[in-house]
This record gives sequence, C-alpha cells and structure tokens, in this order.
Amino acid sequence: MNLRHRWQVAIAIGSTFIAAALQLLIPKLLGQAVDQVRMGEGISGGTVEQALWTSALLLLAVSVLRGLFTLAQNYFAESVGHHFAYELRLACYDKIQRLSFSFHDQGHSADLITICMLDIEGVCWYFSTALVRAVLLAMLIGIGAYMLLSTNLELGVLALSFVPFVAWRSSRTQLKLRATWDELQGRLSVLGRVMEENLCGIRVVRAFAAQAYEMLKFERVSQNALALAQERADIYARDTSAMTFSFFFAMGLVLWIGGSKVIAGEISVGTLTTFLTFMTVLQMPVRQIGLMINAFARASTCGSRLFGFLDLDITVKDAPHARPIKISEGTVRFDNVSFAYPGAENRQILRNISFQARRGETVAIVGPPGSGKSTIAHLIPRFYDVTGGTITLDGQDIRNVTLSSLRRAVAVVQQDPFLFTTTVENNVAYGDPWANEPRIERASESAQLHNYILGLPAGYKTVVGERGVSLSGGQRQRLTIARAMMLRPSVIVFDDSTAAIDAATEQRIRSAMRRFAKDRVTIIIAHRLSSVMHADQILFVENGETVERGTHEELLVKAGRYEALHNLQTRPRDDDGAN
Ligand SMILES: Nc1ncnc2c1ncn2[C@@H]1O[C@H](COP(=O)(O)OP(=O)(O)OP(=O)(O)O)[C@@H](O)[C@H]1O
Repeated sequence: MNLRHRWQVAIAIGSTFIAAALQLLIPKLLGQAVDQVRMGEGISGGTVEQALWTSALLLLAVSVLRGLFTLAQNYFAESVGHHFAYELRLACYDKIQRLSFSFHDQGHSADLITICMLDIEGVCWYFSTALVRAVLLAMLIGIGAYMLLSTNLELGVLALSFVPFVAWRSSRTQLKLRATWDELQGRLSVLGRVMEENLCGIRVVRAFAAQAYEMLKFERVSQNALALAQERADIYARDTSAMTFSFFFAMGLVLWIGGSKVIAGEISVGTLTTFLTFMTVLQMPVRQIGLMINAFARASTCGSRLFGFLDLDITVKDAPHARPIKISEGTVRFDNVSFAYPGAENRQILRNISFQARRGETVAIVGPPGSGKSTIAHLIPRFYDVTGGTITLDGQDIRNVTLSSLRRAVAVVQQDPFLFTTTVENNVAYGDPWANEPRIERASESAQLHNYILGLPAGYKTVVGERGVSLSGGQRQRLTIARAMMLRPSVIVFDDSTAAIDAATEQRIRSAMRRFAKDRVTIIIAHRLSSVMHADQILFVENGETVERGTHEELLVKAGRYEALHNLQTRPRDDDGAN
C-alpha cells in the first residue's frame, strides 16, 4: 500500500468517527426539540418558534455534515478497495504468467478465475467496506448504549433488549448463508464446467445427437444450484422476520413503559423520543453485526486461498545468477536426459536421451504415441526441468540462462495451434509486435498462408474468431508456423505441427523454409515419415528411450522399427483392394 492509499485509509476512518458522532447527536436534538415544544405550551409563541427554528437548523446542519462525512468515508474506503483489488489482480495475473507448466497441467483454470475474481473481491470488500463499517458499528453501539443507559437505566435496558438477540440471530444467519454460499459457489462452478465442456465439444455433441443427454445433465446440475439458492432465500426470510419482530417488540415495550414514565412525570416526552430515535438509529448497525462477521469469515477464507496462491513456489524459474543466453553456433545438445513429470516422479517418461544438432541441421523424432516425443520438445524451452542429464545450447546449461532469453531463442510450434481473438497480422506478429508488414508477409508466404490471407475479407486485418475457429486446422497450423518464424529463433521445434497439413503443402513449406532452416537447428516431431525423411538425423523413440538412430537410408537398411513403420506407411495394406 503506497503513501497515498495510507492517507485515504486515514481519511476514511477519521470521517467514519465524525459521521458516527454526528449520527448520535440526531436523537438528542430531536428529543430536545420535542421538549422545547412541550415546555413552550403556555409561553409566548415567538420564543418557542425561535427555539424550534434553531433546533431544526441545527438538525439540518448535523444531517448535512453527517451526509458529507459518510460520503467521504464511502468514497475513500471504496477507492482504496478498488486500488487494492487492482494491485492484487495484477499480482495474480503476473503469478499465472510465471507459474510452472506442472501447475497448469493440473487444470486449475476454474479455480484461478475464482481466486482472481471472487477471492480478491472478498478480501477487498472486507477492507473497503466491512472494516470501516465495523468501526462505525462499534462507535454507534458502544456510545449509543452508554448514552441510553446513563439517561435512564430501566428504559435503556429495555431499549437495548433487542440488541443481543438481533446480533446473535444475524451472526447465525450470516454464518449459515456463508456456508451455503461456499457450497453454492461449488455447485455453480460445476455448472460452469458443464457449460464450458459443452461449448468446447459442441461439434461432438451435435455429431452424436446428444443434445437431450446434455440438456438433462445441465438441468440436473442447475437443479442442485437452484435448491441451494432457495434454501438461502428461506434462511434469509425466516431470520429477517425474527429480527424485525424482536426490534418492534422492544420498541413497543419502550413505548409502553416509557409512556407510563412520562405520565408519571419521571421523564419528559423528549427523552422518550430520544430513546425511540436511538433505537431506530441502532437497528441497522446491530443487524449488520452478522454481515461483519460474515465479511470477516469470507475474507479469511478468500484471503488464505488468495495469499496461498500468491505464495506458491515457482519450480521452473531463473537461477539466482542466471544470465541471458549467448548464441554463437546455436548447437543443441542432449546429454543422457531423463525426465519424469512433477507429481509422477516414479514414472520415467524419458531415459538417457542423447543427441546433438548444429546450426543448419534437422533432427527428427519419431515413435509410437505416448513414447515421449512432445516431452522432449517441451524440455528445450524449459517448460519443465530435466530430472537427469543436461540440455545445453552452445555449451550453456539451459538451467543457468534466463528463461526469457531462452524462450526467445527456442520456438516451439505446438500440436494444438492456439490463435488469439485478434487480426491475422497480430496473431502472426505475436512474438514481435513491432515487426513491419513485409516481414509478416514473408513469414506467411513461407508458411504457405499468404495467398489465403489475401483472399480473406480484410486480408491481414481480418479478425480470426475465438480460438481461430474460422480457420481450418491446417490453416491454423500454418499460421502458428509463421508466428514461430517471426521470432527468428536459434532452435525451432515442430511438435507434430504439420499433421493437419497435406503432404504437398508441407513439401512447399519445407522448400520455402530452406533458407530459414540454414541458420538454425530444426527439430521435427512427426508421425508421417514423409515429414522427416530429409532430416540429418532421425531418432526412433520408444518408451522414452532412443531405440534407433540414423538417417532415413541408414534406418531403412537396419530393417528395424523405423523400417517397419515406413513399410506400414508406404506399402499398400493387404486388405486394400479386397473389395
Ligand atoms: N503433463 C503431463 N503430466 C503427466 N504425464 C504426462 C504429461 N504429459 C504427457 N504425459 C505422459 O507422458 C507420456 C509421453 O507423452 P508425450 O506427449 O511426450 O508423448 P508423444 O510421444 O508426444 O505422444 P503423441 O505422439 O501421441 O503426441 C505419455 O504417457 C503421457 O501420458
């Protein structure tokens, strides 16, 4: 919290004290005014009128001042709350950007949204509204009770009789509402998840004509949420009625006993008016005790989740003395690399992987699904850290260089191309927003996308829809290839990123990228052997181990697994032409 915010907090709390004091003056002034009228009976009208005018003006002035101080209290408290929320939101977003992939792998997106939205709101609301209101309540109840009891003990006790009941009932209600709120949030998250899954898998749903089943699933989850929302409404209605009844009951008692005291001449009508007005002033704050307790309970749950998240350890981060990477030759080297995913340490995904690739060379990795090919790709930009062996780039262990410099030097074209909802141009230039148009066009040309983009309604300025749905799978892959080329990386990894592109277009991309590939290391992961045949070195990976290595020709001669896969992909199958 900076100095400006500290001042704002001080002004908010100071204004709260003054507003509370002024609010406590109002019943007193009203009582005085009533007594002036009573005492004025039989006295000349002019004197009473003057006294009444003075009281009325005083009341008006106090009310206006109270309003102004309440305004200052609300304004400054809210302003601090919003700034606090803004800073926390930035801190959370920054944390999300830096958290390791192993965290994101566990699919925390719904929880993260809850933390970044609801939890921050819960903590800030407590500081901006509840804390200031708690100060106000303490003053009103404490000083108010003292004033009532010191004026008339018996009537004071009666006037305050509703306070313990309402305070207890309102706290109980709020705690019950709090518990059901947490439960409701959980049920609404399930609802959100069902909806999200439905939207992401809308094509599968339609293709399998599963709308009725999906509707039923959604309805069942909705009903769960509805039942709880109804339960909350019941709790609220029941407890509000009980609190209102106890207040009016106490007021009736004060009126009755107080009225008898007025008749007996023990107290004035003005004093009775003061008591009744005090009760109405106190009613709201007392009811809000529960709200404060709830706000505190909510803030502590939200706060522990929020600060627990902000304190999470980042496993893949810059080493204390990390320096930017220095690229001269751009040689990539894997030395006996082993790896197990965090949280599944007993399952080795990679074992003793070793290879080296110099500038201009292409290394291809092939193998059955799940053999660990993408994992190799993800280790180079340090999405995860190796658990054994080393990976070096020009002799520098990638764990000793800064992550940002490493990730500018290594571009990975992912299996699942992700497009941002913005123009084609911005999508291509994502890694280099200051790139000029000719560069963007050259990269798109190499990725065999330029002519297609020119045919779009607004060319490079065409906005591609959410997750690029308006482009086909192959077009999206080509766009992400162009995006990776814009980085001018020293190492470019294609992680099965041409699977949706036909072989002829892929061939054209490869020819167009020949000059580009001369200045860097290219690593290709692919299932289609025609994508890797030209590589300088091919690794056949099985169960996380390199079982064969060599050029295409060498591997064919070996007549091992690679050759078997090659035969499978090139020779006609026995059942071809059977019909
Ligand atoms: N984030 C992860 N956490 C834990 N295990 C994972 C994770 N990602 C992949 N795996 C496991 O690691 C193994 C290797 O996965 P990887 O994606 O590297 O295989 P692959 O050879 O690229 O497969 P494919 O050819 O199907 O893309 C698989 O058994 C997979 O279940």
